[in-house]
This record gives sequence, C-alpha cells and structure tokens, in this order.
Amino acid sequence: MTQATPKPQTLYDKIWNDHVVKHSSAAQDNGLDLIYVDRHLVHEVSSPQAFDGLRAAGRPVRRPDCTLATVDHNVPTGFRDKKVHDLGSLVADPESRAQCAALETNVKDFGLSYFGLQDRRQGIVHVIGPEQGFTLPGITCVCGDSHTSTHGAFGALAFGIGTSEVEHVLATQTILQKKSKNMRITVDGELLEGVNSKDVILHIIGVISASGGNGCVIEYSGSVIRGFSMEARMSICNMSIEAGSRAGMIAPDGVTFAYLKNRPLAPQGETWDRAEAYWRTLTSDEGAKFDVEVNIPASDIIPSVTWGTSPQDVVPITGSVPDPASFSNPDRQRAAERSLKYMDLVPGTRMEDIKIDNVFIGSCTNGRIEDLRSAANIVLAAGANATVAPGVYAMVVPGSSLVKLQAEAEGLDVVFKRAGFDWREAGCSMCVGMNEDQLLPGKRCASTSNRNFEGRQGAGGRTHLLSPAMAAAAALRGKLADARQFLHKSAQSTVDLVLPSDHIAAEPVPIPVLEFTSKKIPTAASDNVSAKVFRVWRGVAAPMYIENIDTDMILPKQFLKTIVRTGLKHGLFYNVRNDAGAAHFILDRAPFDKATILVSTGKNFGCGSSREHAAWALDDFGIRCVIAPSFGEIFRSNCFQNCMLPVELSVEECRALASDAEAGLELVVDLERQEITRGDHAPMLFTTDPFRRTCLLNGFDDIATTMQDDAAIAAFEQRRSQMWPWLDGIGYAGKKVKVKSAGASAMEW
Ligand SMILES: CC(C)[C@H](C(=O)O)[C@@H](O)C(=O)O
Ligand code: SF4
Repeated sequence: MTQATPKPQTLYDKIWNDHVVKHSSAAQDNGLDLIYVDRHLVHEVSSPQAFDGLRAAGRPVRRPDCTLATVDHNVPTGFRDKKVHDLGSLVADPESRAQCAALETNVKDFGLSYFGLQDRRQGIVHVIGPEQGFTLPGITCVCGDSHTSTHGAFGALAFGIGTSEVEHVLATQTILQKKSKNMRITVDGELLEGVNSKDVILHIIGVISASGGNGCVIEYSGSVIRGFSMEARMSICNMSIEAGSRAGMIAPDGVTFAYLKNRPLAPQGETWDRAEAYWRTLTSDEGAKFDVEVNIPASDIIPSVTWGTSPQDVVPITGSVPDPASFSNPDRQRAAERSLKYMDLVPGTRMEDIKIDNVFIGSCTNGRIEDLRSAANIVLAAGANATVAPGVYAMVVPGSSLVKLQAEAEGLDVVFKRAGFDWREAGCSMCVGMNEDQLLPGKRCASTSNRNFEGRQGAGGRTHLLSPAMAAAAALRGKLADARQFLHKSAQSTVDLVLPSDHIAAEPVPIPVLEFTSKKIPTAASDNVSAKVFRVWRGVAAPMYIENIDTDMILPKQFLKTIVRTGLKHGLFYNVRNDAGAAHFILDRAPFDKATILVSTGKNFGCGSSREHAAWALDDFGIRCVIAPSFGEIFRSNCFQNCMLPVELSVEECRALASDAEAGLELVVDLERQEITRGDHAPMLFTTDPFRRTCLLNGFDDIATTMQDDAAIAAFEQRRSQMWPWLDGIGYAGKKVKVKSAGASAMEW
C-alpha cells in the first residue's frame, strides 16, 4: 500500500502543529487550540496585575525555568552608579519605582530568573531574549508586549499578549489561540545602495498598510531577507505588529545558527546537534498554501521615512508630504488630515526640508549593536569635525546593557560623544517615554523606534520613523536627511573607518542558577465562573470616524504605570480629549458622555500596543462593546478577557450604525441572538467565535477552564522533554546553586 503524501505545510503550520496540547473540541466548535508556550518573557508594565491574579487564586508559576524577567520600560537611562542597588535611589519617579519594585517582589515570590537594573544582562525584553539564546528556532514565545513578534526572526512563533493572558501563561504555560491565516511577503532582488532593513519594513508597511496583516502570521522570504543578518531580520519581524500582524517569522538557516551558537542559554554539544537537525526542518514546504502572497521588488525600496501618525504613512526620503485628498477612502482621508494637523505639516513639503529638534536612536527595533554601528558609520563618514546640528538634542540608547558594553569596546560611544550625541544606559527610553526621556510638546523627533502615534514619545511630540543611519544623518543636518549623501561623502573622507560588518557576539555571560524560592502555593478550588457576564448590552453609542485608532490614543502611556486594573476612565483618550477641550471631544458631550458602546467606521481599531489597560479604561468608562470593521488582534483578545464584546461588521454597516449613534438612537447588542437592533431598522446580524461567546454568556474564566486540562498539559510536557530536551530551561532549571551576579546585593539576589 502506498502511503499518502503528507500535505505541504508552511513554517507557521509546522510550529503550530508541534505545540498543540489540545485541539478545539468539535463538540464545542470553539476554533481555539490550546498551545504550549516554550518561552515567556516578562516586564514590569504588563505583569503586576497578572502576578496579583496568581496570588489571589493561590497559583504558582508552572514553568519558572521557561520564564525570564527584566525591567525596561520605566528605567531611567541616565548615569547608573554601579555601587547603588536600591530602587529608591535608582528610580526617582514613584510610579515607575512601584512597578519595578512590584516585579522584584514577584520574581522573588515566584522564583523567576530576573535581570535587574544593575545586572549587565538587563535590557529591552526583545533584545535580551535573543542575546541570551533564550529565543530559539521552532519555539512558541510570548510576552505581555506587542513587539514579541521580534523573536519570529529565529523561525519562532512569537506574539504579544495582554495581561490576563500573561496570567494564563504563568499559571498554565499554555495559551488559547485561534490559528491565523498564512501570509508570505517575498522581497527579491538587489537592494539599492544605502537601503537597509528598516527601510525595507517601512516600505512593506507603506505597501500593505497598518491593517494589511490583520488575521495573518507573516512569513518573510526572498533573497533580500536571506541576505540579512539576524539583527536586520529582528528589525523586520519586530514591526510586523505595525503591519497589523501579531507575528512575523523567518525560516532559520545558517545565519540563525551562527548567531545562536554558544549563547548562554542555547543548547550545547550533542544537544545542539540534535536541535540543529530539528531546526533545519523548519522551512515552508514546496507547494505549501499561503492565503495571502505579497511580492516586493527590492529595487522599489528607497530609504524611507514616515510623515504622519500611523506607521503606514511612509514616503521615500526623496519624496514629499502627500495631500490627504489623494486618498480615496474617506476614513483614511480624515486620518491623514488629522495627522497633518498634529504633525504641523503642509502637503507638498519636501521631506528633506523638515527641520527636527530631537533624535532618538534606540528601541527594540533598532537598539542593537549593528544599529549603533550603522549610525556611528554615518557620523564617521561625515568627517572628524562633524557635530550634531545646533539646537538638536540627539540621544543614543543601547537596547541592552550588553549592547552598551559591546559598543564601548568598539569605541562607538566615543564616536557619538565626540559629535555631541548623548550616550545613555539601556532601556525603552523615548520610544514610549514611560521614564524621564520624553519628547516635549511641539518638538519633532527623528526616531529609530516603531510607532509614530500621536503623543507616543511625549504628549504633543511629533515622530518621524526612520533607520539608524537616517537618524544619524538627520542629527548632523538638523533636518530629515538622505543618509546616502553621507555615505557618498565618505568615499572622499579622510577618516579611516573600519567597522566590523559581521555581528560580534556579546560576551557570553553565564546565567546564574536560581534556587526555586517560592513557597508551595495551594491550587484554588476549581471554580471557572467569574463575576461578570455579557448577554444583552444596550445604550447610546459614541461614533468615531478615523482608521487605525491605536491603543496609545485610547490610553496614553502615563496611565500604564498603575499596578491595578481599575480607575482608568480619566485616562481614556486623554490627549485627544485635552486637545479638543472638554466640551468638544465626543465622550465629553451629552448624550455620549454616558455611552456604553463605541462605533468606529475606521478599520483596525485598537491596533498597536498590547496594553490591556486600553480595554480596562473603556470598561471603566462604561463602554463594554466596541463595533468596528476590524480590530487590532491583541486588543480584541483583551476585550474578551474582560467580558467585553468586540463586534466586527462591514464598513457600510458600521457607517449605518454610526449615523444612528449620531442621532442618539439607542443600540441593543444581543450576544445570545448575535444581533444588533436599533429603532425600527431590521436587526443587524454578527458572528462571534463560539467559544468566546459561551465564555461571555456564562462568565467562564479561561484559566480555570484550561486548568481542567492539566493532564493533557503534563503529557505534552513529557513528550516535549523527550523530543526537544533543550526546551526545558537549561543552566538554571531545578539546580540548587546559590545565586551570584554582578554586584550581588539585595536587589540582584
Ligand atoms: C507596555 C507594553 C504593553 C507596550 C506594548 O505592548 O507594545 C509597549 O511596549 C509599547 O511599545 O507600547
Ligand atoms: S516598542 Fe518601545 S516601549 Fe515597546 S518594548 Fe519596544 S522599545 Fe520598549
């Protein structure tokens, strides 16, 4: 008998299938599989409420050996005296300090590996995971952070989750997920001189839009991607979320293995060989089916920069600010008009004529060693006397403390300092401005980060996204600039610049072996019913008419510094409300100040950051149902986690509901019947994932439901240890060795 040929699979299909603990049951037809999580990264902003949830339910962390925590968003990037270890002296802002302190307490109580503020391995979660070899090919990796997509560069399935899901993963090491569609973006051909990975991803987002990847996992392929280093690949996958996709991935190859070899947490010896043999199978099969295919010719890509307040607002640096009238979609037009007003730009202005006040080089997109080399290269190419333009403040913030040390070993800090750049300590810094590094109102910043949303780097601040080379060029010119002009200059330059082009591995630092210190926490009696249900929801709806309403707009960063879930309604749309003046913003006007429903005619509502705080703020205001043509995926799951209902309808239906809302008509959203009724109109039908619907109607809690599958999880773990032994935390798991780390102190325990 001949065997049936196996169906060709994509890379995403393979990793997904290798991690299914339990398929969605046909009886329930819930469409959600229970997926095992190999690696969980934790930071101080999205985790305090999750740990509190564990404490309240008396649940331990299931896999401390697969969990790694650090502080990044809130940490100051000014001088850090290595002798100082108490948080009180290190973090001045009381709210930031409280979040860092909460994480320290939590890692101690639950026995987790932690890189504290004075640890040389501290840094942005998405920089330290790969740096340590915690991120590996073929794994599933999650973090309460939308840029977890970065780790997909290793051929991993990596995506951001909200705080409730963080709690779910801590408790069960699994996550309930619906499989996404497969999308492939192929970039083939030769890149033009001076074009780099940031230009490539900005160009891609400009082509497919900020919602182009909604519902899909993107696999990047083609000769350009293959030719990229790991760091360049990380910059590409990092910004998948800006293209509307929760995850982006690149098949692992020799470049991946060379990067990982000898990293502190990567497998060693024979286990490495076994791992590599498995990793080599992780490619999309010939003939595998992609639901969406996009081909980008490399020669189309010019060094790129954004002009507006969405990452899709991309033009070549040689181009000009577009006219909103050139967009056919009215929601896009309105968004563009709003962007230009916010950015204080006039259509037709040449990008190279736009003056800047600030430069930020750093973030999880471009805060790695190659990024710093690329920026330094421009400074050196400009000549020995080149300096930051008068009136410009330019900062360089390494993505991790190890990147900083590496850069200093190469003398890059000297290059920057000599030219007048401010050389800082590692952290998220002005990418999000949760620490002191904020863009002042009205100031314009050339930034290597990933989000140009309104108020992103500081309330009223204006952001242009670009590559490290272009950021350095802008710093020197005082205007947005084409970095290629500097490179050409370097051909005649007398400065002799030889920067290593290959990645130099950061000095491998052994990971200390942690003793499992958490007390035995009893498991709560199984009761999977939470207090809240969602059945019929009625009331006035507030209409909104722009597309890509991001979670930074819904709830700005200053409100993320809380360690509880409540009291956020005063932060809802805070900057927009303030700008509009109290009486003008829709939610400040009667009858919408009592709105219980929000209708957006623009697609991709809730895109961007994974902050569950955005859903909490809406809920706190009294809005428990949002209707839109499409949603940011993490926002959508955050709604479900909080017994709120996201309803997806066509643009036309949303527009009809918005005009009813405008007229003050009450809407009735009936989840049982899956219909919306309004006045005399015929009911509008919608569908909700059956599992999510059942949970909402009955108030079921995901964690308690999953805990009933404990035997299946344990069986999966046993199989996992046999098949992929390198995935059980190595180096520190379960071994009783005293913890030592640089500058051991109470904080560095
Ligand atoms: C704080 C965190 C939840 C957030 C994210 O999810 O992306 C942040 O990293 C951001 O970049 O906005
Ligand atoms: S996007 Fe910015 S704030 Fe978010 S993790 Fe990356 S560096 Fe930090």
